[in-house]
Amino acid sequence: MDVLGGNHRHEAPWKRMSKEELDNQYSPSRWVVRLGAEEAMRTYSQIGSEVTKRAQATGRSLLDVPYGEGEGEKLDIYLPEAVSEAMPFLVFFHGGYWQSGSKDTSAFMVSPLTAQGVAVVIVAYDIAPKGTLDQMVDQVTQSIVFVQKRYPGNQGIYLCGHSAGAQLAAMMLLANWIKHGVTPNLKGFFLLSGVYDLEPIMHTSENAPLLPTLEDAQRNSPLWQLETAPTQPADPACRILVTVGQHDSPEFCRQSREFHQTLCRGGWKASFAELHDVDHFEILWNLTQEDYVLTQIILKTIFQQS
Ligand SMILES: N[C@@H](CC(=O)c1ccccc1NC=O)C(=O)O
Repeated sequence: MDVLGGNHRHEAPWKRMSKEELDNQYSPSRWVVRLGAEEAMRTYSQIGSEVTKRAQATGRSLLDVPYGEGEGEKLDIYLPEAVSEAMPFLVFFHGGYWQSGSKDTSAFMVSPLTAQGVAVVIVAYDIAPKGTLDQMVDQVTQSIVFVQKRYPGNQGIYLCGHSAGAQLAAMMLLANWIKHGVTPNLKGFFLLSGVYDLEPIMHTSENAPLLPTLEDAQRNSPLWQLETAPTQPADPACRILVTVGQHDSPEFCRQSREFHQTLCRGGWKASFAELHDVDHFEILWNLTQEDYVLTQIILKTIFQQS
């Protein structure tokens, strides 16, 4: 046990893994059960662009709204049929290992959520090599400040992130909002198949430009940050749901479990769910369906609190 009450760091299972094994554990496409790895990645962007086109075809969207000065600092807002001052907002951050993915292929949950009166915001950020992780975290912070300022009467802002996007969303637990002049009305976090400790990623082939030093990895690891410098929830009612797919790799499952435990130890209202029979990508694809268990949990969480 260390002074912080955690002992996993001394026996982190990834430290005993070969480079091949680490590469394997941190390549989600290799753990897809119903498709081959390449086919899974093709299907991923195909489904993403189709649902996004469909979401935009309803005409109830504001596209490429700038939230900052930079070219890449744009977001899309999808509005429900009944627009009111007091809508809840779900803000989504896509994954792609901080080096792929786009807001233009990520409108997965728009249809079932807008149908129930939730406005959905899909955020673009500068992926590597253009952006560094620090810049991405800063852009995500800015995008949330923008939503709060544009919709000050919102019924709550819920953050949702997938994979690398879940790390970006989780970093918002540590954000210093005072510095930004506005405290967003954050009411919940939905973290899907995320990575919360980036140190093992440093040792994979995916890493090359992302995390040059251990300090970069630690500064951008919500797990490490919350263990070394715990923060308090601004709103004690703020809910955090940490989810992972049953078919995600053992390392992805471990990261989610440990992050959930760290949150609970820190006094956050966190829950954990391993979603039955889905992989790293299906967990997100299924959010296109209103009757999917995770869609229902998200809607219930939002409407229990507003
Ligand atoms: N090269 C990775 C791709 C990947 O990790 C990924 C792809 C799309 C969306 C999320 C992903 N993972 C985390 O951000 C793989 O082989 O699975």
